[in-house]
Amino acid sequence: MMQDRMTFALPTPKQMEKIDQEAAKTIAASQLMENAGWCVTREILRHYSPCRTIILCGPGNNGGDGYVVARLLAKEGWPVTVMAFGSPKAGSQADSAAMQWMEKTISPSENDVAQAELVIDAIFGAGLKRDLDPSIVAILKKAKRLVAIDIPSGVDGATGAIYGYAPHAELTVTFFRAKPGHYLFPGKVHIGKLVIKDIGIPLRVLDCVPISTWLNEPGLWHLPVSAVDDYKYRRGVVSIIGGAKVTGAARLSALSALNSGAGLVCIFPTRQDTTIYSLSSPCLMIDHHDLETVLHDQRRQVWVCGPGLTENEVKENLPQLLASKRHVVADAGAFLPGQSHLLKGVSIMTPHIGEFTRVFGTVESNRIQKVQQVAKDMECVVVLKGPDTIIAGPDGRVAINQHASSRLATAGSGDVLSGVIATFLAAGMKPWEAACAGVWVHGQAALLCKHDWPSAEMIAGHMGKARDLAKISEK
Ligand SMILES: NC(=O)C1=CN([C@@H]2O[C@H](COP(=O)(O)OP(=O)(O)OC[C@H]3O[C@@H](n4cnc5c(N)ncnc54)[C@H](O)[C@@H]3O)[C@@H](O)[C@H]2O)[C@@H](O)CC1
Ligand SMILES: Nc1ncnc2c1ncn2[C@@H]1O[C@H](COP(=O)(O)OP(=O)(O)O)[C@@H](O)[C@H]1O
Ligand SMILES: [K+]
Repeated sequence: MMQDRMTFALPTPKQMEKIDQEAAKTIAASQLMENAGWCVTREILRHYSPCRTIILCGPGNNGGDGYVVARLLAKEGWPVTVMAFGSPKAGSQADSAAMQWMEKTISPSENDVAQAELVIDAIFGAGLKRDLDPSIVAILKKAKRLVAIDIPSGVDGATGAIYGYAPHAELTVTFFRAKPGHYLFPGKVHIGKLVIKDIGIPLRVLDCVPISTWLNEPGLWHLPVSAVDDYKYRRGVVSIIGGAKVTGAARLSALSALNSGAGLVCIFPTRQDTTIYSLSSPCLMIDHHDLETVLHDQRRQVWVCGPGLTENEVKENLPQLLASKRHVVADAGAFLPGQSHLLKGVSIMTPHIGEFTRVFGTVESNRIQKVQQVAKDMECVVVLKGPDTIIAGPDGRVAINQHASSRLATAGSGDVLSGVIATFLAAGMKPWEAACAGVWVHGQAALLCKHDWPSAEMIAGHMGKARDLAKISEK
């Protein structure tokens, strides 16, 4: 059975609020809170042995969940204390959860938190809107081991930004779907192990919000299938501009394209002496004509331009590719300081944060919004690379990739990425889907390497197997 793409939806906290309201039309809000508290309790029982536990309960529904957990853990015989940060609004869901906590509550105290063996953070969840009070920060800093309900207090669920301070949780239990902030830096490092629990919210309520952000997983996109009557031009042709001085980058990109299933890979060298490219792989075709002549070949639709190129090489070739309406994957050398106009017309660009900033200016705390805006303005797909790669389309769609590894932090792995993305584009995938699939397969190839310190060449070597696994995982 195909995965329902709604499995990968990442609603923002604002959308989650709407989802909660819609859900409350068919299932009582009190029941949802009870279920949320029960799920958190089960996870605590699974991960920890009974110990002195303090539950920090805020005034909103996050605090409400905390009161439910307190009641259920105490029922299991745990020594539980509730520390209340303000009172829930009279008549609210959290208020009735608090009223069911029959024991006394204590007021905020750093000392009491320092004495606790386990701290449950139910101060703020998705509703946090401003910096935490210094007194709350001082208390959170005293926690030795912490479990967060929904999200650690202080992490913005929409962006992963930190409101002044956030504790480092060992475990975070969230409900229904993860939110973008669970996966985006810097928030991500505060989350610890993330557990997503079904609390009975009906799936169909997802239709009430326009989801635009997704977790990048197979099923969000579908790789082309091989056919018995395949031929190389249907599999797709990838062409790469090969620099005169830095030649490794284009070769890595080419190797990646060959291994990830391109039907034909050609290098267009910018210099006369083509020996280095001719000797690099027997599978590689090398152009010996000028670019204008090469571009007469209509089968050469997809080009990688940037890896290993100097400013002049980019300026001599990129405009010609775009004028011939070729699909260009722009990377590395194509990101010239302040020269975004050069990139107008590319299909996909793959900058890391340094390259992105160089061309499009500084990025504030809301990276998703900035990348979305650039994708819209430039009318292309933007892949902002990093440990939480963001892939934004001009239509506003965003995928956040988690399927990767720090093994990718090696010179040349970006070149490898451009090759696999170009391959999928050449095989007929749409740009956003090709970019998402390329990023996932690239991450998978790194995960397949036999040791923790692979070179970019080794990562490129695992591209075929990684693609097979992506295909299997789509089902
Ligand atoms: N169906 C539902 O509604 C469910 C909601 N659940 C919980 O509800 C939470 C969201 O609830 P809320 O929207 O009440 O949000 P919170 O519990 O995060 O609380 C927000 C409240 O705190 C105030 N506040 C925000 N930032 C503050 C700051 N820095 N200093 C002081 N006060 C601040 C807000 O004005 C608001 O009153 C989720 O995180 C989740 O834990 C769960 O109970 C599951 C079901
Ligand atoms: N710590 C990390 N975790 C996951 N992926 C990473 C990490 N560091 C780098 N990467 C990935 O490795 C690639 C590096 O690309 P890039 O910075 O362009 O390198 P180069 O220019 O040397 O080829 C990107 O795809 C990036 O997302
Ligand atoms: K919390």
